[in-house]
Amino acid sequence: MIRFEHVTKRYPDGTTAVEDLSFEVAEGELVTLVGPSGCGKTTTMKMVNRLVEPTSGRILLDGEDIAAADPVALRRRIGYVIQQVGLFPHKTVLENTATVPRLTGTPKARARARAAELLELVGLDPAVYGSRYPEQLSGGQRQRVGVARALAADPPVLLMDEPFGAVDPVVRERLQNEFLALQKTVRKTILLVTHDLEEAVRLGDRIAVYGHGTIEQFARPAEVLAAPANAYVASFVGADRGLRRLAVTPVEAADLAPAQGPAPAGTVSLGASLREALAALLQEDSGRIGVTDPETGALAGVLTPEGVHRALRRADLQGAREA
Ligand SMILES: Nc1ncnc2c1ncn2[C@@H]1O[C@H](COP(=O)(O)OP(=O)(O)OP(=O)(O)O)[C@@H](O)[C@H]1O
Repeated sequence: MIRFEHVTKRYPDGTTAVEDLSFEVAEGELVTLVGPSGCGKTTTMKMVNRLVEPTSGRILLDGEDIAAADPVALRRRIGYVIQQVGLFPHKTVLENTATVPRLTGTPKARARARAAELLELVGLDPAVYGSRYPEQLSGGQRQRVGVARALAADPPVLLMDEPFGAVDPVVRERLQNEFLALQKTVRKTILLVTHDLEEAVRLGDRIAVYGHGTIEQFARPAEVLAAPANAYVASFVGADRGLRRLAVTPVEAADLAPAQGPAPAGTVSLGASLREALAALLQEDSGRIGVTDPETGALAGVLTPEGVHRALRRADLQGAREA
């Protein structure tokens, strides 16, 4: 759906923001871009909607080179959510949310009904918040309106730059969980920039870990955590508290694949933490460990990095339900 082919961006002052970037985001996939400040995440994102033009290489959207597309038409297909949100101060929450559909000719009543639905989806009761102005909202509520507004335009592709950046950790986690539950139903193709590994792991189907202007690893979160591609990625993930989540997420039967062939040497029992399970996985060249029933000692199935990813997702969804 979105494909980067050998994309390099050098700004006029000679700064190389990204160098020879190649990766693909599948349709309906959420890819998080994570890395330290100044590593080229925002530049990557802005090249997709042509706010920044690459120096070389090309970017394809649904197989078409975006360099040949009309930027205005292109941006209509691509929602853009930024941290500062950019709501119109003199418009109500409902009017803000309905802005793009109104601009593209949707009748007022229909645009407003859809806007109300979306506000509901992001957890803002339209009867309470719809008639408020942005200044009458908290930072987190404004960010939700930003997300609802981007979804109201119903673009197949969403670019999100630190969309949950301006809120405290507790609200942030709730917003992330709501957003994940929402993405399960809307299945947009999403590039999401964050500097927070924990957020990247929670939200991403896959993560691109940036070094300086290059992607050091592009893989599923559990793979990045279980098998960092190099010392840089290892130190990046090692330094983050996101790993702590692994310690509080247990391995459950639903995370396992059926045991086939010879039993793996390494085992943990059901209910062990993902941290324990990952430690065991790292010792296993086969990329799978056995998981036993703690009551009977019988093999319940095998766990792979894929299963760890499923377990993290399950924990995310449980969190969303409990919030
Ligand atoms: N218009 C510009 N002109 C020159 N250099 C720029 C310009 N925009 C960005 N850069 C530089 O390009 C590099 C990548 O910037 P970019 O904003 O893409 O990083 P980022 O990973 O999004 O950073 P942050 O997490 O701090 O937002 C940085 O060194 C930055 O200073």
